[in-house]
Amino acid sequence: MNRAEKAALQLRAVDVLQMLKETRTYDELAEVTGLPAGDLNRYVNGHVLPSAERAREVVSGVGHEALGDELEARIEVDDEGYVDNSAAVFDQAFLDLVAPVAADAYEFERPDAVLTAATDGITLAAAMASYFGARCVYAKKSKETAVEEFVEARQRLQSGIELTYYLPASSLSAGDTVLVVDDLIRSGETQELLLDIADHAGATVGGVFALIAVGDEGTERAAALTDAPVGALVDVEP
Ligand SMILES: Nc1ncnc2[nH]cnc12
Repeated sequence: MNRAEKAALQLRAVDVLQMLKETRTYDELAEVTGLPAGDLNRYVNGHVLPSAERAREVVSGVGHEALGDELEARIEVDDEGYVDNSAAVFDQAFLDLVAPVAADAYEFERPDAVLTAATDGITLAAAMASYFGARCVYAKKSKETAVEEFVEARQRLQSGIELTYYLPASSLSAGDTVLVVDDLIRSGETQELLLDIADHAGATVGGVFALIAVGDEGTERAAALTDAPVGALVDVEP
């Protein structure tokens, strides 16, 4: 880890601690993290940075579980199992915290591009792309005007409707590593489309990530299509 990476890790840990502190006292934060309340006060207020070792523990240990809890508190599931995740996907600051924690938890390879489908996955993709210093690219259900060449993938959905997604061909190059993300994974149909697009572009898949997995059909389907890690921050019963 070079100095810049160390500083980035320390600042990420401070972000996670500040998020946790919003709903906790310092004593409660000490209990969650196992760190002394006085030290936590100095980290949260930005007077002192945690050591790299402490920062790593916060980001990978506490961060993962706490962000999962925070996400669960932000989503509403209706009687038919449909999820309203607006409070998560509309909050870029929250997603900025998710990115390093997800990257760490699933050991995703650093991608050249983060690929999603318009529209709900875009804010998460932007956060992941920013964290990795990668491009954020998204496929759409319509062809963007003035773009000449597209990579496309078509699929017949369970409903019988055929859906085609288009990605400007210039946005992915052969040999790129791509992280496929979306806000939610349920049937895995969208992920299959995105994996197809990556394949048509000659890109290598470095991982598949969603904020929320509704049941395990989608993650199992994605895992059958790639050797790369597949993960979701929280699981919701279908
Ligand atoms: N919001 C949502 N909740 C549950 N399943 C879905 N499949 C697609 N969108 C969904």
